[in-house]
Order: sequence, then C-alpha cells, then structure tokens
Amino acid sequence: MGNQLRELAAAGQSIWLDNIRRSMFASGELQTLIDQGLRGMTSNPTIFEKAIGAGTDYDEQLRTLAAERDTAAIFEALAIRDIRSACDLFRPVWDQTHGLDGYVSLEVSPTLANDTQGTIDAAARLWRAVDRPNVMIKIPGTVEGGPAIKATIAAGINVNVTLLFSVDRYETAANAYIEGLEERVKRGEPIDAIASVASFFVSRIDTAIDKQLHAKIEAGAHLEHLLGKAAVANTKLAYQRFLKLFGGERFAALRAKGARVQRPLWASTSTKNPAYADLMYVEPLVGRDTVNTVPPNTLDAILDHGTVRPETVLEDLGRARATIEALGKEQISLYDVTEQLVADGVTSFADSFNAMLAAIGSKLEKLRSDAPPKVSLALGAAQPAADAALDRLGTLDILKKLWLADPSPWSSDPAHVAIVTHALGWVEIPQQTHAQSSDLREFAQSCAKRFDHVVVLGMGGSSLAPDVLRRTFGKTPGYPALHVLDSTDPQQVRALDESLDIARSLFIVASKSGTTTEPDAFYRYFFQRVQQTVGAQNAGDHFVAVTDPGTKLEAEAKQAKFARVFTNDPNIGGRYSALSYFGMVPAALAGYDVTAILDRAINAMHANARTVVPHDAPGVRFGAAIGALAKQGRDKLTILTHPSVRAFGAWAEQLIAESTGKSGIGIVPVEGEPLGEVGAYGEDRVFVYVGATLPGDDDAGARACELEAAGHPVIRLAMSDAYDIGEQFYLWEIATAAAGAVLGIDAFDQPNVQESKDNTKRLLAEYAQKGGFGEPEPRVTSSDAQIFPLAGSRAAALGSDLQSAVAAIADQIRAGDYVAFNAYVPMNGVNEDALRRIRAVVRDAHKVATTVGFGPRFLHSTGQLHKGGSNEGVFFQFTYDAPFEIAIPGMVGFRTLERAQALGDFESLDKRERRGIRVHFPGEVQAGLAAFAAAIEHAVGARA
Ligand SMILES: O=C(CO)[C@@H](O)[C@H](O)[C@H](O)[C@H](O)COP(=O)(O)O
Ligand SMILES: O=C[C@H](O)COP(=O)(O)O
Repeated sequence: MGNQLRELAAAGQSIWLDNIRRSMFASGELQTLIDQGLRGMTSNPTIFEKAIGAGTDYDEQLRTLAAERDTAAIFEALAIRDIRSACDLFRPVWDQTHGLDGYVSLEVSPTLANDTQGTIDAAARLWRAVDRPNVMIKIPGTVEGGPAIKATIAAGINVNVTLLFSVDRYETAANAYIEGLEERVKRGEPIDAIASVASFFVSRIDTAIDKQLHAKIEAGAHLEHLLGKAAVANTKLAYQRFLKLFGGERFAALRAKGARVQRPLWASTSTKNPAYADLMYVEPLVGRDTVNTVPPNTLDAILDHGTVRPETVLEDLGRARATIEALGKEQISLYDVTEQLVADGVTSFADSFNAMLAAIGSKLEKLRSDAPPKVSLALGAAQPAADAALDRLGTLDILKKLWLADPSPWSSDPAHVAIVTHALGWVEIPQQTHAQSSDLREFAQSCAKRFDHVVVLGMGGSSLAPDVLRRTFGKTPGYPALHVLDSTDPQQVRALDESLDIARSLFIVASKSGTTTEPDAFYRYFFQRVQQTVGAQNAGDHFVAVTDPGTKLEAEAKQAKFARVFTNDPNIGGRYSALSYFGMVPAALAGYDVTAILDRAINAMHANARTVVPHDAPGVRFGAAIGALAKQGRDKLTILTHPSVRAFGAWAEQLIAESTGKSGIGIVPVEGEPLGEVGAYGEDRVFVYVGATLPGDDDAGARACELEAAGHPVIRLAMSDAYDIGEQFYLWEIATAAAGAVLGIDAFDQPNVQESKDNTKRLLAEYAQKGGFGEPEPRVTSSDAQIFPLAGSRAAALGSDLQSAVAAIADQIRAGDYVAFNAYVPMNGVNEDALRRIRAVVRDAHKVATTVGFGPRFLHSTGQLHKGGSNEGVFFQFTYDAPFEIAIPGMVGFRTLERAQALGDFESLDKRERRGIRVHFPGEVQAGLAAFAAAIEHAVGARA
C-alpha cells in the first residue's frame, strides 16, 4: 500500500471515511487508518442503519437502555457514543492540523429535513450532547435547511451541509455559511474556530443521468459518449463556484477575521456501475481545499492503486461545460435530476432511519425479555426513605452537576468546592481511556515479548483496581503474570521478590501524587534490584510510571528513562481511578481485554448520563438507597459476591469507606466476611449482592434471598460476565457520589488518609533523629503478646494476659458497632484464613459487623473511616517483629517503615479515643493469631 493519503493531503485534499461501526474503535482498525493518513469521518442514517441494525455490536449498550421507550432517543445515545469515540480518536489530527481536519459528522434526523426550527434545535442538542470541538453536525441542503445552516453556524456550531446535488443549491449552502459568519461578526463573536464542509454528492448524478441516457440510446440515439460523464462535470463546475465565492471580496472580509473557507466535500464517491473505474470519482476531483469522503472499498482502492495528480479538478473544464450543455440539448434537465435527487435522498435517509428505529425496537424487546435490571432494590420498610432521597437527588440535579463538575451537591465550603471541582474527571474517563485502548494494546503486545512479570507498585486507589482485576481474570496466556505490591511487610516484599525473574520483570510505579512513601520505597528497592540484575544502563527500561502531570515521580521517571510514563487526568482521585490509566495500564499489560472492560463502563456511563433523570439512573438509585439506609442506622454495607467476582469487594470497600467515612459519619463497608446464618446479622446491615445474574447457584446469592425474606434490605447488582466489572466500577462511583450528597459530605476528600501519611513521615523523621520510635510500655505483657490499649479502652480492666485483655475489649462491643482487625502482618492465604475465622467468631457472638485490613494497605482505604467516621469502631491492631529487615536505598528499611505506619495509625485512633487494643506478637505471626483466636473464643464462650 502506498502513501496516497498523504500525497492527497499535500495536494490539498483530505480523505475522510464515509462509514462508522462500533467495532472499528476497539479493534484498532480506525486508528490504523488514521495512522495511514485518514483525516476525518462522516456518518449518515444509512450508515447507522447498517451498523446498528445488523450484528450485536450495540447489544451491550442497548441492554442498559432497556428501560427507555423512545427509540429515537436510544438511537441518539448509541450514535453519540460512537461519534464521541471517533472524535476522540481523531482529536490528535484535529490538534495537529489546527482544526482543519479531524472532524466526525453526525446528521440530524432526516425526518426534520423540511423543518427549519426543528433542525436548528436538533443541531444544537446534538452538538451539546457530543460535546467535542471536532464534531460536525450534518444538515441537509434542502430549501428549509438553508436558514437552519445559517442559524447553526451563527450559533458557533460546525456544520456539514449534506445532500447537495446542484451547483445552485451548493451556492445557497455556501452563502448560508457566509451569512452565519457575518451574523457572528455583527455580534462581535469570534469566527476563527468554526469549520464547515458542503457535501456535494457525485456518483448519484451519473446513476440518474445514465438511466435517462440509456432510455434514449435504446430508442436509437447515439449518446454513448455522454455515459458516466455528468457527475464529474457537475462537480468540477461546483468547484469553480467554490473558487468564485470564497475567492471574492465578501469572503475576504471574513477571512481577515480568521474565517476558514467552507470546503467542498465530495460525497457519494464510490463507483456504482461496475463497468466504470473504481476511482472515477476520486482521481479527477483532486483540488485544493477539498475533502473526499469514501466508503471502505473505495479507500482500499485508493490505498491499493490510486494515483495522485494535484489539481485534476481544474482540468478539462471546457469538456465539463460541454457535457452539461449536451445533456441540455438532449432534454435531460440537470435541474430536474438534481431536484429529484434531493427529494429521493431525503426519503431514502428517512427510510433508513425508520428501518433502524424498528430494528432497535425489536432488539430491545428481545433484550428486555431476557435482561434483568442492572440494580434491583428490595428495601422493605426503608423504601420510602430511599424514594425521598432519590427525589432530593432529582431536585439537586445530581447527574447534571456531576457531569458539569458543579460541587454544590457536596459542599458550599470554599475549601471543599475547590476539591470537588477538581475531582470529577472520572465521570468521563471511560470514554477517554477507551480512545487510548489501541495504544495500550500495542504497548502491552510489545512488553509481552520481553517480560514474564508485571508488578504494580502502589497503594490504595493506585493499586486496588489492578489487584481486583488480577484476582478476577488471572493470567492471560502469552502475557506476563500480574502482581501487586501494596505492603511494606518485609516477609511479603521478600516473597514477591523471590517469585519474580527480575530480568524479565516490568514494574509499574503507580502514584497519583508521586510522593506517597510506600510506592517510593518499592521503587527504590526494585530499581536497585533491577540495576543489580540488568545493569544501571538498562534499568529504566524495566519501569513504567502512572502519575499525575508534573509530579516528582514523573520527573524521576523521565530522568531514569522509564519505558513509558502515563500521565493521568489530574482531576481524578485515587479511589475513582479504576477506569483511568491507573487501572487500565496494568490490565492491558496483563493481556486483559481493556476495550471490553471500558465498553461496559461506557454502558454505565450512558445509563447515568447527564440527561438521564436520576430516577432512571441505576447508579443514583443505588446511591440514594445506601445513603438513606445509612441515615436510618443501616450503615454496615455488607458486600456479598458471586464467586467469580469475589475480589471486587476490596475495591468497593475503599471507595465507600474513604468517600463517606468522615465528619463523624459514614457507611461502613463490610467485605470478605464469611457468610453467616441469617440470625448472625444485626439491624444495622444492608446487603449488596454483586453478580446477581452470573450463571450458577452460589451460596451468596442464596443467602441474599434468605436475608431478604428475613426483612433485611438487599440490593442486587446484575452482571452478565466478568467484564461487567467495568460497569460495576462506574456504577459504584456514581452511587458513592450520590450517597455522599444524601449524607451531606464531600465524597472526594480523604483528610485522614493524608493524616496517616503525614504521621508516618513524622515518625520516620523522629526515628532518624533518635534512632528509635520511643514506643510506650505495654499495659499487659504475657508470653504470647504485649497489649497497648487505645484511649477509649484505657479504663477497661485488661487483666494480666492476652485472654483477659481480649475479654475486656469484647465486653466493650455494643450493638451497632463494627469490630476492625487491622493486621500489620504479611497478607497471605494462611493469615487471611486465620483472620476470617476470628472475625466470624466475633460476628456470630456479638451480631456485629467485622472488617479485616492488612496494614499498611488499609490505611489508604478503610483507614479514613476508622478515624474520620463515627465512633462505632472497636479496633484490634496486630503487629509483630518481622524476623528480618530489608534495606531500602536512601531510607529506612521495610520493617522499620511498617512499624512506623502501625504506630502512626495507633496514634490517630488513640487521639480520637477509639476503643480497642494493639496486640503485639513477639514471636511468629501464625502462633500469635492462633493465641488471639483462642483468647477471643474463650471470651465469647464465657459470655455465652
Ligand atoms: O454526506 C455525507 C458526508 O457529508 C456522506 O455521508 C453521504 O451521505 C454519503 O457519501 C452518501 O450518502 C453515500 O451515497 P452513495 O454512495 O450511497 O450514493
Ligand atoms: O488511595 C490512594 C493512595 O493513598 C495512594 O496515593 P497516591 O496514588 O498519591 O500514591
């Protein structure tokens, strides 16, 4: 294939693609064409009919729109998503050509072709809905379309005038553009950022005229020489009119103010008569300031054997005029033909449009019959409160505010307003990351050749989504295994290190702020390991960074020559970043289908779009319910999961805890708690079952039914397969934002996570100064544990051993509390099992919710709630003396760091007079946890 697209561009003609299909975004097909020099895209109702009417590309999104009854609105939602995807892919072309090319056209409904005001309104609505500077709204050049073109241009909207067949109608369209600009000038508005094309239809002229010629030839006339000549002739004459109109004085005044010419766009340029050359409507029509939009087969022909000669549109003008005259002499009226073609064109687009709406209708009917709702609420007595919360969110216009980054539903305090205004980038991020999916895929493919392991080095919001994806999707054949390091425990660091082949490992340093201590420590440690293994020169090539623009990490990564630095949208907080580079770079590197995950997220985005009424938006309904339930005291949001998405809870836990646990209130997420008997759950619970429609009977699903029957509120979130995790990420984010508004808190800050980060830094500085932490004396010391009480338990009679101390704290547990086990120990299967057993014992005995967090990981998650939320927590903090230290270049070792984090956490809880104890195991963790389990079982037994 040659360089024809670039040669054409050099000759002043841009080639656009006259086609759109959802699969071309995900497959990378469109990106490849753009890379070859394609510079724009057009769509029309027939193109969409073909794309949407056939195949299953749109079924996913249709499923999320199943409640919507208006098929035209559904079509718009489908089309807008494609147009946005295309606009995002063409955006670099738009940027590089300074707004000359990179446009994607979307046509107003052809049913409005004879309705001026209807067209003006529809154009404005579509422009706002697509919300991209490189979209063009297509308006037919009918009699009624003329004033609509002028008004739409005057409104500052890019216009593609379509269905132009005659030179005179073309001139009307061009004048409408000029008049629209003039109106703007009169109003003192800028005109330099407006683009327009006039779509002049070519091949259809030959089809119509040849038909008449054939009739005459059959009747004995010798007119063969005129066959297949009219279309190109007519088009060349239209180009002459263009030169005149835009070369004249009237336009010169506008040009002086920065106006661009309205470029003629040659449409309908595939050859219809197979006897003719396949590029007969391309090669002779090359000219400056033109576009030719071609369907895929014509594009293939150009790339395969097109020859490019500049300015062919200026050649043979005499012959062109002679052709038109000759036709006139034969009583073939170009005027009649072109008028008929406009009418036929409108009818044919309207027919396509109606056929497409019918196809959408029947698809929906089928989907409605087999798709359950995405969110089902069985709230029992709490339903009226949830309804009232939803009404309030409706009054607040919550979705519109989210989409417009208006902070008013969360706070009016200036400090919070500043935070929220810069925290809502996640609302649109699925679409933006989607536009990068082919880049991510290509990068991943190149890495897969060099690496067997990919390791995310990050904390909380920067690592939980990759961890959940890793545990959900596992290892992809042909791609590296994905690991996540979010612990400073020396045994855990060593276990990971030993499982890697460092020379074949790629490390992703993931930190939004670029200053968090843990990822910094991980980076220093593994950078040294890589340097030792592959040499200092090559080390950077084993690293990738994901961070905000301008961070210290970005600068270091550039300096150390990292293989890639992905700078994320800075308007996204860590816990809302799953669908940005933070989640999707690791996912792509692990070979997961990022496009599929993002497609599902985009479905959720549409279901919760700015224009959706909150009552119909699944995320808002979910959020209103959990917010209202929390206000009624059902604040223990217990996450039950289908086994195939078991890992999801850890991500949702962070989102909910860190977003809502502040100002002395909050929703307490309970994740990973073993299923209990129905009677083990108190009146403070609400259950959310994730994965409701996934196949197979599972215990969690069955238990959800029993809990509902027993009168507990149960929310079910439907998933059809694991890729719906993308949809879940988004749905929970909307729900959390909505719940925050119901609770009246800022769902986007995390003051107490920052407090922990600061505590750690302070303690480390003290350590450096004094050579130790100056830990207090334990209140109880026995052979298996040392006990340090928090202020809220200092008055309790702890006795003299682990058993008595645990019993004393257990005595402090009240209905409505939650018991948190915060373990600064290695996170591994054995310790997880031990803690699971311990929490079940406490839950069953006290009917209270229990949580488990491994330190320091939970500091970036539930840690916010422990300190910022209500005083309902009873804390058991576990620490131990790791058997070895691991040195980190330029800072204290991992063992010291882990201890600093535990002590800092303890201090914060203590300061807030929380109840509980720190239990320090002097020996092995396993033995310590076993001793603790025995003590708690004893305490429970004594109570019973
Ligand atoms: O109008 C534009 C571009 O502005 C095109 O999408 C235009 O609708 C198409 O080129 C034609 O409808 C295709 O016509 P044809 O090749 O089917 O005769
Ligand atoms: O949840 C986020 C963690 O606190 C990590 O923050 P970071 O991405 O700025 O390193």
